[in-house]
Amino acid sequence: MINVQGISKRYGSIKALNDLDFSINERSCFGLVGPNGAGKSTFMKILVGVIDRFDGDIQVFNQSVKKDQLAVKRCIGYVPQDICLEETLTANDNLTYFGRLYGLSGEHLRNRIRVVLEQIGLSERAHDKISKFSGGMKRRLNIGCAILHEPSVIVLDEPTVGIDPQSRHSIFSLISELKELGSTIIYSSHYMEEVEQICDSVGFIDKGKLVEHGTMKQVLDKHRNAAIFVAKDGMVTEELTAYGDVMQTDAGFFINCADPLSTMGIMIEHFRENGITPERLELSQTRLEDIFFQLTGLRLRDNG
Ligand SMILES: Nc1ncnc2c1ncn2[C@@H]1O[C@H](COP(=O)(O)OP(=O)(O)OP(=O)(O)O)[C@@H](O)[C@H]1O
Repeated sequence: MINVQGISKRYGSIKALNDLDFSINERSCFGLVGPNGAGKSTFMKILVGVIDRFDGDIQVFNQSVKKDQLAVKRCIGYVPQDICLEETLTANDNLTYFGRLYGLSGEHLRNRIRVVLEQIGLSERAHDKISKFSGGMKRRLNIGCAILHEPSVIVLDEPTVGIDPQSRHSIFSLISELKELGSTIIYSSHYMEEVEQICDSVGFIDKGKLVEHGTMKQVLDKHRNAAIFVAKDGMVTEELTAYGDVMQTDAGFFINCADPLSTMGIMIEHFRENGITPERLELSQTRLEDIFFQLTGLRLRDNG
């Protein structure tokens, strides 16, 4: 269990984190989501020991990030947001370098490199200089460097920003595999659908505050309600307010109401009588992204 206890952090006058309190279960995948500047990286840097001046504490399997820094660092693998690799070296040499930093050597290090290259799908490219690698391949290698020492906690800060779909898929498979093998994963992202897909629990962070957290099911069940979605060229909000609370988006209108199914029947009747043919009319379930919007008034994509 990872217990976050009253974490606050200031950078001068900026309050980057404001009294965070939550816990993360062992062997789960926790998604930390929030817009740019919400405080995700600051939280992760405190957890992995990169930032050591802050208020509060985090217990990682009963060890304090403040008092047992070295022990905590040993059980964590950190994949920073910015790729941290030596461009002039091969994939194999980069892994050797990071493995040695983690205290691995000899046959054990060589074995670990072999396994990790397999896990990140780069065995065939082990002896190529990484200056020839795509952004996605570098991201995968960046993750590889962080898991060489078989950490029980893996912290990934926005690992899928700006990469190709193949590398994204490969990173998802790797995360599933690491979780199956017993790791606890902490994953920050702007991409809600990713978090919904791979995480068991989630925390929403906005302006340094945790605005919601829980298992994925708890958060979805607590906030989920069916809405009606309708799209038609030229339609305006006023035409729909009789049916419920209307929210306009680029794609169309969401209507929240007590009984969406019956309301949709009434709308269909009205459209038929008046010769209106919408391009889309459907029942829509609230997604994680909508819940974040309800709680903060922010769309993550607009900020990303
Ligand atoms: N070294 C620093 N010095 C001063 N302010 C900082 C520093 N690092 C972060 N901040 C500020 O702290 C706040 C939280 O930043 P942080 O990088 O943790 O957010 P984030 O959610 O990770 O955002 P992003 O997705 O852009 O990385 C922001 O207002 C940021 O400008």
